[in-house]
Amino acid sequence: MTPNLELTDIAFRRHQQVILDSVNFAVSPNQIVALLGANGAGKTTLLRIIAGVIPDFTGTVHVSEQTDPIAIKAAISTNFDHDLRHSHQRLLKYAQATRVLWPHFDLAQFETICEFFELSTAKHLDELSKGQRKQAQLALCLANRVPLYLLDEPFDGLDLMHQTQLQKGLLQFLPENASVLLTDHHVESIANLIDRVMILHHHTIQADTSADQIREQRGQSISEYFQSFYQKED
Ligand SMILES: Nc1ncnc2c1ncn2[C@@H]1O[C@H](COP(=O)(O)OP(=O)(O)OP(=O)(O)O)[C@@H](O)[C@H]1O
Repeated sequence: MTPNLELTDIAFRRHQQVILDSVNFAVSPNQIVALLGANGAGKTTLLRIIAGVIPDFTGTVHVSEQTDPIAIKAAISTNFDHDLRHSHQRLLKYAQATRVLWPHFDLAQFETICEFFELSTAKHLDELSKGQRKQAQLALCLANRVPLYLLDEPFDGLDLMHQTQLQKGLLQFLPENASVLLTDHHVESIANLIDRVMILHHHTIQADTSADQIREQRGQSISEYFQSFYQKED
């Protein structure tokens, strides 16, 4: 099956410092992949390279066979495109404006997702709580009907109830055949959501395995696997 995302030999330096080197992987349709790693490993940088926010890398990014940066941008939806903190606009107005920018944005779908999250679209953006902001970001992201979703710490700072609600929403509203690449530090809380785990360490992907393999063949939880990876190095 043709991958929704394919990275070949991605390398990136910032101020002469190597941040990423020889990053190679592909993500198939319908896969939810966790990109794990310690603070500062380069996870956000990699998501931003894929999203086209950081242009000065080497290597190639293909999204659903697209190589042209404009076509790639239109085929990706990210939660970090929506910094909602500094506007007094109502959420619905913001979504209406978003529809103009993103060709695959479905406003009716956005309203359905907000209803699922019990989030009022009449709320002003600068009055959203942290949890509501996370809901709004995910609703905006999922209303954009594309093959690839990049989610940087989408559940960070949420209570358990809201984490579960957001994860259910993600599974329910993800378009058919779409893929997700997400980062999260609370490994156990995403364990039931993900199909595959990749660990970014020493600038590259050091481990890449399916969640079932970790559980069934190694008999470990995702969090034990992640921790054991670092203990091996001590
Ligand atoms: N704007 C910036 N200017 C200079 N260096 C930066 C900048 N943003 C990130 N870095 C550096 O790039 C490296 C990778 O950072 P990145 O944010 O991608 O890591 P991360 O894995 O997402 O970390 P975290 O889990 O803490 O969010 C780090 O060494 C960081 O200090």
